[in-house]
Amino acid sequence: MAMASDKQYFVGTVKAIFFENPENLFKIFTIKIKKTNTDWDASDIVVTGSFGEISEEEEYRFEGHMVDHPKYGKQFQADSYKRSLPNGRKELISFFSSSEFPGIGKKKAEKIVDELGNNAIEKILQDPNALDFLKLGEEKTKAIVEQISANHQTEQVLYQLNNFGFGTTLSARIFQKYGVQTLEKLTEDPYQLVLDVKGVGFKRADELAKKLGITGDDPRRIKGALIQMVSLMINETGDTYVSGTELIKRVSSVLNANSTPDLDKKLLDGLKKLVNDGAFLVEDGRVYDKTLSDSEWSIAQSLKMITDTFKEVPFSLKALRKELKHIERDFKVQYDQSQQKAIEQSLTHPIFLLTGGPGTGKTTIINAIVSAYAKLNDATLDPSSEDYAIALAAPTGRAAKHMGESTGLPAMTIHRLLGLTGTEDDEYAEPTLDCKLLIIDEMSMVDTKLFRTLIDAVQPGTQVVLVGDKDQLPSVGPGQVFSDLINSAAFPTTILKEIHRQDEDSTIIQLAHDINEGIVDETIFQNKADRSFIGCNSRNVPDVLSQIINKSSDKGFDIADVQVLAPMYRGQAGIDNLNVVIQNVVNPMKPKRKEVSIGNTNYRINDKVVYLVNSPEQNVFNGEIGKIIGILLAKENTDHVDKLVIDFDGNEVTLDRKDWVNISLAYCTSIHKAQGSEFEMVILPLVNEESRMLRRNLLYTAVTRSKRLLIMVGDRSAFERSIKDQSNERQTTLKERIFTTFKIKQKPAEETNDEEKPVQDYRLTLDMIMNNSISPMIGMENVTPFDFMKKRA
Ligand SMILES: Nc1ncnc2c1ncn2[C@@H]1O[C@H](COP(=O)(O)OP(=O)(O)OP(=O)(O)O)[C@@H](O)[C@H]1O
Repeated sequence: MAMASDKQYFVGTVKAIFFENPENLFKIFTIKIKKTNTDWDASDIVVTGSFGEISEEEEYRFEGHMVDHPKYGKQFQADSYKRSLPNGRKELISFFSSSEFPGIGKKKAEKIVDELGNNAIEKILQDPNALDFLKLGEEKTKAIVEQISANHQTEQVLYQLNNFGFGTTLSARIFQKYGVQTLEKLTEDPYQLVLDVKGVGFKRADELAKKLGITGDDPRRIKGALIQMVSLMINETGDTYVSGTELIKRVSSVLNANSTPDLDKKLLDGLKKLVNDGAFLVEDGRVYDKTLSDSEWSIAQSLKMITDTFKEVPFSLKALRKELKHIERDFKVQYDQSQQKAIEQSLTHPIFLLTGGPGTGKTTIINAIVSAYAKLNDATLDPSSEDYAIALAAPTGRAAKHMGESTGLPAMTIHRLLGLTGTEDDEYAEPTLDCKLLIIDEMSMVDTKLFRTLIDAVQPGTQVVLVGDKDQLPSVGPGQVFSDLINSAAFPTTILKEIHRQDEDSTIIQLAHDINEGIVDETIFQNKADRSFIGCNSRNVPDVLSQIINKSSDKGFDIADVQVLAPMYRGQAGIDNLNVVIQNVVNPMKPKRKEVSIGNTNYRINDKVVYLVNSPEQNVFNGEIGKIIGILLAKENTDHVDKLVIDFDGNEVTLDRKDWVNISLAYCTSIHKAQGSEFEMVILPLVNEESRMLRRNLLYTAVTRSKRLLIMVGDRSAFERSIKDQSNERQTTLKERIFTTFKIKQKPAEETNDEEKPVQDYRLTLDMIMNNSISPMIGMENVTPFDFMKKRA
């Protein structure tokens, strides 16, 4: 494995490792230089990169390039490294007689070098019997050989990964997954990476495969492309399965192996293999990632279990109605008929669904349910009591906070309730919930996998109340759980329609309801006390926005209360550009101001930022908005790393530079991200260039984020188009799983909207699959839906 000679290198002894990130093996340390082909003339240099084991006082050779870090000055960024093997007689003797090899003294060490020469280490690595002549006994010899190879395997693997073209971060991730077996695994099947290692897509694996001589219609290549394409298509659409025909069409084009005879047959064989391996499930021409299919089944089963184990309530309807009267008196409210029905049903059924637009009283009902539940079941409302058995949760921190404030009881994110970490480990988590009443708010945001984990955790005898607005955007992750549950008609459901929010001047809520009804008329664009429309094209959006924001600050609006919401990241009117534009208006760079940069983004004190992942340990979650309150430069702190201090609604979080990828500017955020949050003033630019994204539920979700003022900006037709376009239904089979599990006879096709859906796709695939004698229920033989209960693949 000769190293390319044109690369810059340093050979030297590691002196001090002053930073290590166990997550990705990133390290920073200084070395005492022995040799280099650079013009660096000091005796030491700082080296950075991802490394396996690095030991102080050991000698290594690092290859990479010099970088000029704005804060730390010149450093060497290593993209490969190799422990220098001791190669002189003297060094080898001292190596073998070191404390690493107990039982070998100087004499034996000399003997090894005499016998095996200066390549002693390589020889031992190649031939585990090379030390037999020492007659140390089998066990001792084995221990020495293992020690030598363990010392060198990590470096070798990482070095080889680097030769394969993986950068340091990916190499580290791959090594973490496969360990010392990495090279074996990769040569066996490079496409397994697509399934096993986040960040490796088909293209990447394909490059590696090519180097290993795996090309064309190799079954491993076909498998990799199928896995990648299913995941890509699911992410694109939010569906829980993909159409087999479409999948095969797209995979054929990715493989670019048109000359292959019988490519379709080979693709179907690949599909069959993935089904047999338990990664996919094929049913009626639909192809599922098995975990999603299992999730749908498991949800249906858990709901059935909750329903079946529910015992009669310990109170009469009469007592319930009497209690409601008390609550009406206490809360000074008179529930309308639907609200009353909602409260009654929720208290007397195992599972209850409540949906309604803004201001229809969802929060009001949650309060009533909690209060009546406690009274009628003689349950405590004291969270510190051992008997307290009410769990309130929502998918976002903000929504949970709102729930907590309105009920006066503890409410938390679903992740926190379940003890999830927001990482890949969640997929294997099987928590249990020992509450008696579970209420979830903002249910429309809960995706299939999260809902599976949640509902699987519920114990027999628990009452479950799911509250949300079914007309909002569905979850970011696959599925449309809340709509599917409602549409299954398997559970008592109340749809709240009456708007109760009494605000003389408010027309926003009415507008939201009109949008939801599909009403397209002039009133949308009329200027009212609490909303207005400013027509302009995408080029003018940044300028118009700057003016609005300047005006809003003149009128006393704090930028924290003003939220710009947009559908897309790209383009003049896209999120990325608008963030920079607004930042320069409200928080411009001035001489002597502190500023730090990462990628194309600059951060300054007072900048509004959004958190992009879930970090339960820091109590900050995806979508939470905060403000930068401090910038600590590396030279100013003892850790020698740049830090940002961010205030997320009273929770101060310090983020090291390496974590800045988890935030972005938040003057403008996506409408998806804003789900579950409300803002005093919303500015909503929509332009025709975004037509691919414009749907009624997107506009509806955006408009309903605004509490006091709404300013719509952009192309009139973009708004009109949004209201008209309802083509947002996701393809899922949760409803069907519920029908099967609950033994509900499915409605005839004409009653559903099937004619609008591209059914033809599945039929075609079904034919292909049948012709190729793959059973449509392949992988499902001898499996009943009950097998999906709790058990995870
Ligand atoms: N039956 C009622 N009579 C009078 N006022 C009501 C009634 N129901 C709800 N309200 C009031 O209407 C307003 C909106 O109710 P609530 O906040 O419960 O609605 P919501 O559906 O949770 O709205 P959002 O989703 O926008 O928060 C509140 O001020 C509430 O007190």
